[in-house]
Amino acid sequence: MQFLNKYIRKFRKQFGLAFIFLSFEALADLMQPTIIAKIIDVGIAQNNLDYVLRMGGLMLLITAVGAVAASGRNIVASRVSQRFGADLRSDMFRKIQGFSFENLDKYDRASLVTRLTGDVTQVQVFVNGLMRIFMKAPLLCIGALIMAIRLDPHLAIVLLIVVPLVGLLIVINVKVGFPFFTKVQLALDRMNSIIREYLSGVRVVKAFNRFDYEVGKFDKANDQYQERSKTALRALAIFTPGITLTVNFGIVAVVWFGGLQVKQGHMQVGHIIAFTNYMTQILFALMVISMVFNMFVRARASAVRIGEVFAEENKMSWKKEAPKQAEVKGKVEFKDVAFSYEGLEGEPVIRRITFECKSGETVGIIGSTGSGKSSLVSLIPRFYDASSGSVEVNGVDVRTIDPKLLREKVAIVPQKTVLFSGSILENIRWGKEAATLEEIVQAASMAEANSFIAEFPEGYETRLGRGGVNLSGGQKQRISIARALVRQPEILILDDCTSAVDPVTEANIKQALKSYAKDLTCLIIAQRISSVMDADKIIVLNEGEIVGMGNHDELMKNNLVYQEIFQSQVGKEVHKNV
Ligand SMILES: Nc1ncnc2c1ncn2[C@@H]1O[C@H](COP(=O)(O)OP(=O)(O)OP(=O)(O)O)[C@@H](O)[C@H]1O
Repeated sequence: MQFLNKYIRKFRKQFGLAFIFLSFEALADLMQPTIIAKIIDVGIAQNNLDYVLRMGGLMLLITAVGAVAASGRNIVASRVSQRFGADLRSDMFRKIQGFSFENLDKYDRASLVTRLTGDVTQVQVFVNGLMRIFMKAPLLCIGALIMAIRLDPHLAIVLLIVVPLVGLLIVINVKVGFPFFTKVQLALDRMNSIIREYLSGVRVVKAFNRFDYEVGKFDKANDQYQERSKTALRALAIFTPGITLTVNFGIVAVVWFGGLQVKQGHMQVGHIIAFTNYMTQILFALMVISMVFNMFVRARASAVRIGEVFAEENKMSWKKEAPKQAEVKGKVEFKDVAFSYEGLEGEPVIRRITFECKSGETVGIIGSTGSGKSSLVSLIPRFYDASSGSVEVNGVDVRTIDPKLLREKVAIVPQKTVLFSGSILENIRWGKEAATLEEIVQAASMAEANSFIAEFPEGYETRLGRGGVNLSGGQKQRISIARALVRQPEILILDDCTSAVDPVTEANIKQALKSYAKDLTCLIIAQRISSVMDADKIIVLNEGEIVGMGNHDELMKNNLVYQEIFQSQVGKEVHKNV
């Protein structure tokens, strides 16, 4: 939980101020019982109205000071806790943004959302409570103890038994509670993950009428969350009444012993009242402390989860010195590359990959599902690092280039189209913030998107719903291609992103790409052989290995896998047309 130190340091002055306010408040509270005792034992016992009035006035003054201090600490506490929460969320969001894909793969996305929202709120609530009341409790407890001992050291023996007992109950409470609340947060993660999955797949759920299944899944997660929360609260349920009971026994003992002493003339009634008042204050303080620990248990479970995110190391480093200036543009080279998602120990999903894409070349990559095509291209913008061998862009190992600079050269259109809520214009400009309208229209034209955008009544200003729900699959893919093109990259990777586009439009896009920049290197992953047939070079992947490389004619002559793919796709078409 070291990450918290930064915020504690940052807000230490405000914490200090809140502490000063709380100290005044506690002092005001502590003086009241003693003044009451004096009013009873001196003013009332001696029928001295003047004394009663003076002491009453003093009480009012002290109460007013306490009230002002309470307002002050409320203001400070609210400000600090809100800023604390906002800063923590913002830092965490930045940290997540800096995650490599390897880091991201470790976490369920819903869990990251819960950590960023629920967990941060939990810690924020604790900080707020800490400044409002929790810091006052120990002051009040220790102060009331001192005042009670000063008032009557003999009666204070009762406190020597009560306070350690309550302390023990609080410690057990924390020890028992922590594992329970960690489990509660995990159940909440699971529930959030189900909701998220349902919402992103709602069309499929409706199409397959799988409502009952989804409701069942949600109910199960919801029940588990409820059960775990209940178990946690049940496990802690005995502690608060246990503490109240212990302190109440103490008060009874005080009244009983005190009563005996009054009877024997060793003590005055006002003293007993003041003593029981102090005991009530101690009870209140101990109850708050136990509540603090209860909340601390939850906040700690949340802080640990937040800390895990902050502790996550992005192992992707690069040499800080400027890389040697590349003479070529748009060159990609794989040298005996193997890669596994599980690091060095894992089974490689691609191996012995060696090939070169010259500047301006179009290279097609084809192979069955799961043969490793997407994994292979994800190494070029360095989403992941190769387990062995090296990937070079423009003759420089990608591990020595600042990923930001590298990704300016390499644009990727992912297999799964991702669009953001906002206008079409904003979505394309997302690829290059400074892009002019002319550049955007040019990119959209090349991606064969301009014509359909122009048909919308609001054109480029048409608002897209989340994920671009109001567009067809092919339209979304074309906007996604335009977004990559507007970057004017040296290397363009199209990861099966024209699957929903008709062959004529696809051919137009490829034609436009050719005329766009003669040194633009294109890597095209495709399921349809027709998408890569005219590429300068085609790489045939099978079970993570290159089993063929060459142009269409060469591969048709000497590569069995390619021939089979051709037969299974084009052969059938030919057949059908006959
Ligand atoms: N993030 C990931 N973590 C772990 N394994 C993964 C991950 N992504 C892909 N894989 C695995 O790597 C292998 C290759 O997947 P990849 O997506 O590269 O294949 P592909 O040829 O692009 O498939 P498709 O044509 O279906 O998109 C598969 O066995 C897949 O299960």
